[in-house]
Amino acid sequence: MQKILVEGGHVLNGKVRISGAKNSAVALVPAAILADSRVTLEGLPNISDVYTLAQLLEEIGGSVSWDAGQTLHINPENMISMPLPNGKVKKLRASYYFMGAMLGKFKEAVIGLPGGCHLGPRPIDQHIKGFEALGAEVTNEQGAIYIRAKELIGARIYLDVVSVGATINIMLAAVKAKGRTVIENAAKEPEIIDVATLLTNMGAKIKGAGTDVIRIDGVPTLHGCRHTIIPNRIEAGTYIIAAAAAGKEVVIDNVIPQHLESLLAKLREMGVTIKESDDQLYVSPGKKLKSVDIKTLVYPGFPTDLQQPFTTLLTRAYDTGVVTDTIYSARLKHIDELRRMNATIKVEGGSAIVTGPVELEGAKVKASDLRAGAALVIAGLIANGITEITGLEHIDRGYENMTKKLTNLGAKIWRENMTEEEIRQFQNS
Ligand SMILES: CC(=O)N[C@H]1[C@@H](OP(=O)(O)OP(=O)(O)OC[C@H]2O[C@@H](n3ccc(=O)[nH]c3=O)[C@H](O)[C@@H]2O)O[C@H](CO)[C@@H](O)[C@@H]1O
Ligand SMILES: C=C(OP(=O)(O)O)C(=O)O
Repeated sequence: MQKILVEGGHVLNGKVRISGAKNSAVALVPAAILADSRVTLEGLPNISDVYTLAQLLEEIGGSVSWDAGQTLHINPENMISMPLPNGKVKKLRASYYFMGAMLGKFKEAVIGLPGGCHLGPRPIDQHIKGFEALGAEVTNEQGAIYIRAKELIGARIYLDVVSVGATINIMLAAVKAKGRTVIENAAKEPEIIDVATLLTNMGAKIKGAGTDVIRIDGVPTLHGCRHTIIPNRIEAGTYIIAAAAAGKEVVIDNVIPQHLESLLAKLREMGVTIKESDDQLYVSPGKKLKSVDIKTLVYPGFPTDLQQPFTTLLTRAYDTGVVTDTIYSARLKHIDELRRMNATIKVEGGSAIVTGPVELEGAKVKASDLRAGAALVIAGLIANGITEITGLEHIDRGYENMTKKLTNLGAKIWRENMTEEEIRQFQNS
């Protein structure tokens, strides 16, 4: 087991290249199950979620091979319908996409309940509602979801909650169903468009991805293709926030600025200078940052996945900022750790009230989830002294080479093995 150490106070400067989007990658990889020949995915991020999904493909008989660590060839020809009740499916959230993809391909799926970040309750009732509407019978037997259909028939499905996972999962299950499926109140995240683009390249007929009504006309077969993933807007947002907190002049490369409008608007309100070009952003913090309030919303609103890193930035800003997460109201586990580092944050009525500016102090802290990890790394960059961060398995689920990318920007950040005593303490905490 390893920990990250950060020596605070080194100014970030230079250029950082953003990797492929995690939340696309984790759907594109299972989507390949639906094809009858080789799918090649280019620009995948080097993160543990992607590796775990590739291993799951192998468990069901697929063959996978990597070129240069970023291009994944998936041959689905020998895949078979096989239960995946436990094991790797618990390591990440997106294993739920094996439900839609295997249902679409084999008319059945047995998958354990997914893992992923602990952000409070994360039900999958809308996914199940969609599968049932398409004609599947769904049961939960000892923690695994059994999904079986004699045939899948297109249906009109209204999502009671706007859900990224349910929207993509229903698309995966519906692309080979008979007739037309309409998903109403669909999520509109860029990753949904990316998955629809892959499926369309495979021969699927999908209209409206990126709007709240998606129409899918089922086709009998899907073929292999080549697809290049979109850049990771959440990783980009994390480095933009790091640059606003600890930077001088930072260029974020391989980014689609339109995917980050809500974040950029808030940063400009705070006094951060941001210049946009085609696929780059230039970020330079003003002399004095001004606090703002943020409320997370579904896309194109402020993303919940940037709420925790943004909270760290507010410790640097003058006055009081209120952070409210309407997607995951319990996504607050980073707060206690930031307080250990001297942050002034009160939690009232489910919102975090951050008063700044304060000088953060290096401390030993634990990443309870992926974005808490990012929030603590940014805190370490601006804190006095050394910050030690454990819980790196969360960070590695979503950030490719974070220490290397930050080192290239001028940070003093490195990984070290934990001692046996530290591992014992970490496991008991
Ligand atoms: C792998 C992946 O893409 N993860 C992202 C995805 O997670 P995920 O797909 O799990 O998140 P959803 O968009 O489904 O969840 C949004 C909200 O809907 C609720 N809900 C969801 C499904 C359901 O069946 N019933 C229900 O009540 C959730 O509890 C949550 O409050 O979108 C989240 C919200 O942008 C992001 O934080 C995650 O990074
Ligand atoms: C919550 C996240 O991921 P997941 O849904 O994969 O747990 C995230 O990326 O911040």
